[in-house]
Amino acid sequence: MIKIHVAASQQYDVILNKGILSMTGMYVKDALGLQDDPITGKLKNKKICIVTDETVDPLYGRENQTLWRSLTLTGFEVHKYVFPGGEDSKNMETIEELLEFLAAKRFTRTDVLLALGGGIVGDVTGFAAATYLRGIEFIQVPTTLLAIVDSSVGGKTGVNLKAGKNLAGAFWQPSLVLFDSEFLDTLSYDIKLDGIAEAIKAGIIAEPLILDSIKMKRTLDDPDFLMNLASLAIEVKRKVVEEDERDNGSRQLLNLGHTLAHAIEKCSRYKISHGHAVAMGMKIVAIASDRLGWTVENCSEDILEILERFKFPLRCPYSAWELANAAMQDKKIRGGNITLVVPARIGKCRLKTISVNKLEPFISYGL
Ligand SMILES: O=C(O)C(=O)C[C@@H](O)[C@H](O)[C@H](O)COP(=O)(O)O
Ligand SMILES: [Zn+2]
Repeated sequence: MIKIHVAASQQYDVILNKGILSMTGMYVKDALGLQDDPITGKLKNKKICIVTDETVDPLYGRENQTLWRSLTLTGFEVHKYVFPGGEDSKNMETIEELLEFLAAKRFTRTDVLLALGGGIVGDVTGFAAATYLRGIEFIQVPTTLLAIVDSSVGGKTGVNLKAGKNLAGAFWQPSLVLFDSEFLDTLSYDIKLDGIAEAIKAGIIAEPLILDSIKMKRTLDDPDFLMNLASLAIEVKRKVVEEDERDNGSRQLLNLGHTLAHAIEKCSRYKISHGHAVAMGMKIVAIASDRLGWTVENCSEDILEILERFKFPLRCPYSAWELANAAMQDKKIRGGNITLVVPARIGKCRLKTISVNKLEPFISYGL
């Protein structure tokens, strides 16, 4: 079992273990500090809403399956909200529908949401939890590598606007994050790659051990390797989130490659997935930073070697002009300046603020 405690404004554990899904009810009960009814020996009057998407629902979300059974055995009154999933449904319409669903089921401030799925499900559920009745608790049960390595931890929740990715949201920490390593068995190579991109990002920012361990592998089918990677990446994230929960300073480092990734996702109408876009974004930033002499030690070759080892498609189909335009809604723009995350060397990145006019030439150096 891996357990990492995150001491953010809301403290919580991130727990990874094989078979842990069958114990969700008990873990949620403990995390929320709930007491059993003395007569039935179970929880009473406590609603939980599983929020999931159409891909994950048949795998883990059904009434006759492990999660639902574990929650009902503990005494939760279980409800479920399923939405289509994908970036196309990560929007305010889904949030509104979910909030109306909770109201129709008479959820109160002491009830709870449980996000069962990848990063999109987690972001949507977290945002709904942050706003329903001005805030209720929520649990993250990530089912993808990307979600356990990155998005389920740290409390960034939200949705896309037409203008761009993650432009509406809230900082709202979960009360617990549970990951069952058996989820890894159902993931395709491409879905695993999305998580690997975020793990590589954490490695470049602060933990060269992640990159060393990735360099020793050629395939992604060893669950122990992936669990170890996840624990190292979560540890990186824990430190940064505890230091700067609301993204005003050092947390922006977790955005390495993301200014371009979000632009690439938007230009592709979300056909290019987040992790794949982050890989492209990191490549562009690393090459441009080396060429401009912004790195202390050249690192683009190392970064490219790692990305190519796992066959990330790294050719970006958009021009510097298209990307710079799409990046004009980046949350790291203040006034006429944008703060970029650039590598100094492997294991250390820094923030560099440039005029937004300089973004297009910067991107050109990296393409
Ligand atoms: O947790 C963070 O902080 C991150 O930047 C992690 C990113 O990998 C993640 O994609 C995040 O959702 C991006 O946040 P945004 O503020 O750039 O929308
Ligand atoms: Zn990301």
